[in-house]
Amino acid sequence: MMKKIVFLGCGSMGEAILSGMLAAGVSPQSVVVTVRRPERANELASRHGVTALASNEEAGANAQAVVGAGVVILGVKPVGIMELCREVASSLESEAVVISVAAAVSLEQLEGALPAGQPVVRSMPNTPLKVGRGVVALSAGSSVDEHHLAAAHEVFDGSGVVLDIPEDQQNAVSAISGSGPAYAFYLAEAMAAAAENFGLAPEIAQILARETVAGAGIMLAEPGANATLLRRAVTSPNGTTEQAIASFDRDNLPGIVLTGAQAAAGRAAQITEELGRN
Ligand SMILES: NC(=O)C1=CN([C@@H]2O[C@H](COP(=O)(O)OP(=O)(O)OC[C@H]3O[C@@H](n4cnc5c(N)ncnc54)[C@H](O)[C@@H]3O)[C@@H](O)[C@H]2O)C=CC1
Ligand SMILES: O=C(O)[C@@H]1CCC=N1
Repeated sequence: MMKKIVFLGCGSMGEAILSGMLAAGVSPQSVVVTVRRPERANELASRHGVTALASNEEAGANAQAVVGAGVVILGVKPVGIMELCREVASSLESEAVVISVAAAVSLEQLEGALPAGQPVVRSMPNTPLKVGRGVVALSAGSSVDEHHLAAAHEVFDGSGVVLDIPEDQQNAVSAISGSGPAYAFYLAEAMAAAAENFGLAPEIAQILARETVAGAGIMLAEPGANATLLRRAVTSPNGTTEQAIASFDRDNLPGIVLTGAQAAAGRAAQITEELGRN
C-alpha cells in the first residue's frame, strides 16, 4: 500500500493536485487533508473520499495528520507557511518529503522552519493539474536524494508535465505557468466582452469565448503542436484574422504580456523579502 500523502491546506491549488492525483489512480484512502474550516473539510471528504480534518475544530490536526506520512504537501498561502512548518516539525517522519507549492517561499526559508536534514522540494504547479494537463516545476532542497525527488515526481506524474529546474527560475515559472491559466481565462473574458459589444446575447458570448479558448487549448495539447503554426492556419492572407492580429501587434500585445509577467515575478521577489523579515 502507498504511504500516506498529506495536504496541509487544501484550497484551489491543493484540490486541483488532489483531483489530478485521484484521477490518476491514487487511492483516496491513502490521503489525509487538513483545512481550517469544518465545512470545507466535509466538502473535501464527501467529494473525494479522503480523510479531512479541520484545524479550527481540532487544534492538533496538522501535527496529527503528518504522523506516518511519506509525502507532505504544503498547500497554504505564503503568509503562515513557516508557522505551519514549525507547528508540524516535531511530528514529521525524518524521511517524509515535504513539498511546498507556495509561490515565493524559498527552500532556505522552508528548511529553516523544518528539522535539519528534512527533504524539502519547492514546486510551482498550476490548476490544470485537476484535468490532467498541468505543468509543475520542481526544485530540490539540500537534503533531497533521488528517492525523495522520485516521490515528488510521483505526486504529479499522472496529472501533468513535471520539470526539474534550478530554484532561481521558480519566480519566472510562476509568472508563466503558475499564473498563466488566469491569463488564458482573462483572454476568454475579454473575448466574451467583445462579443457582447457586437450585440450578441451574454449566454452566446460566453459560449463562443469559452468553447473557442478551450478548443484552441485542446489543439495546443496535441503532440508536436506549435502555437505559431496553429495561428497561421487560422490567418488567411488578406482575410479577417490578419486584421485582428495586426491590431494586436500595433497595441503590442506581446509587450503587454511580458510586462504583466514581469509584474508577477516582481511580486514573488517582494513576497520572499517580506517573509524574510518576519
Ligand atoms: N491558485 C493557484 O493557481 C496556485 C497557487 N499556488 C500556491 O498555492 C498555495 C495555496 O493557494 P490557493 O490554493 O490559491 O489558496 P486557498 O486560499 O484557496 O487555499 C489555502 C487553503 O489552506 C488552508 N489553510 C490555511 N492555513 C491553514 C492551516 N494553518 N492549517 C490548515 N489549513 C490551512 C485554507 O483553509 C485553504 O483551504 C499558495 O501558496 C500559492 O502561492 C501555486 C500555484 C498556482
Ligand atoms: O497568485 C498567486 O500568488 C498564485 C501563485 C501562482 C498562481 N497563483
